[in-house]
Amino acid sequence: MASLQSIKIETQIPPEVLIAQIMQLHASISKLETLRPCKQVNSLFTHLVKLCTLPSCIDIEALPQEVQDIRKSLINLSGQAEGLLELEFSTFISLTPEPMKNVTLYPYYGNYVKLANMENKILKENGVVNPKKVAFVGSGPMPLTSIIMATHHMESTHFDNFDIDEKANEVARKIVASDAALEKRMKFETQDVMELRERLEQYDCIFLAALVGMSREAKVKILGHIKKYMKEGGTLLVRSAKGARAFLYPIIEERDIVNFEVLTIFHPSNDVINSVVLLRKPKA
Ligand SMILES: C[S@@+](CC[C@H](N)C(=O)[O-])C[C@H]1O[C@@H](n2cnc3c(N)ncnc32)[C@H](O)[C@@H]1O
Repeated sequence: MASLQSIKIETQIPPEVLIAQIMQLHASISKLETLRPCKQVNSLFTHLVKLCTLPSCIDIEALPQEVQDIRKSLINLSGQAEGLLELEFSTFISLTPEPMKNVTLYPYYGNYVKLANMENKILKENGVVNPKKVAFVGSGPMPLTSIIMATHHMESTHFDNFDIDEKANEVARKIVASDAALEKRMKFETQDVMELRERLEQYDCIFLAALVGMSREAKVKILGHIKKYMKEGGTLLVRSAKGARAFLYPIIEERDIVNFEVLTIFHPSNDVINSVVLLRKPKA
């Protein structure tokens, strides 16, 4: 007979209880003087992520305006905290003799490995195997997705990473430069995705980070822009979110996706937070 410990009962937390707890956390996070990583910030966000990844049946669109406003604020606060954590950690390891050897120490490294495994599996299932050129939009100070993809899944692919923040690119370049072979096929450029045009045509696959486009409207505008310039038959992997995870990241709904072929929409149920939406630009 299975021991009690081995029986994993998927109990759903009632939406109203979950939302009340998320609102309480939002009140505490909003009072923080800084979002830079420290014991108090880490503990509040760890608690928030745990709550948002609990099994729940929250319908984001049905939430009252007051909760929608809190969700918008939490996405911004979490995005800022994520960026500061990446910048602080990447700056620290960039000062070590071999930064690339230390990327595995990043607090959420394991989550990025699971996310990259999930994304690579979805890409392979849809015929994207060892693409020649990939663009990652919104790579950040800790470009873990590109690094993990390049070292574990796409060993001959060239990655062009675009980020609007020159500081992020500067420190990302320093980290990757400590691995000469990787640096040959991994570049970083400071660009707002909306300023990228004809160049987007050279990529077999484009990744759009979850924090590029901080609202549904912004995301839809960016998708339309990328679609206009990406190559026909090229794929676009968009990170989204579902259920309570949408308190951490913007959502892309299927009805927001215009003139793309929707290849897959995958919502993880483990501790990976982002959903993956894989799109293809149809050939004319
Ligand atoms: C914090 S990172 C997260 C990505 C994560 N490092 C990964 O490997 O998946 C998100 C980045 O998106 C960048 N970003 C936000 N809006 C952008 C835009 N319009 N164009 C380019 N980059 C943008 C931010 O500067 C930030 O560095």
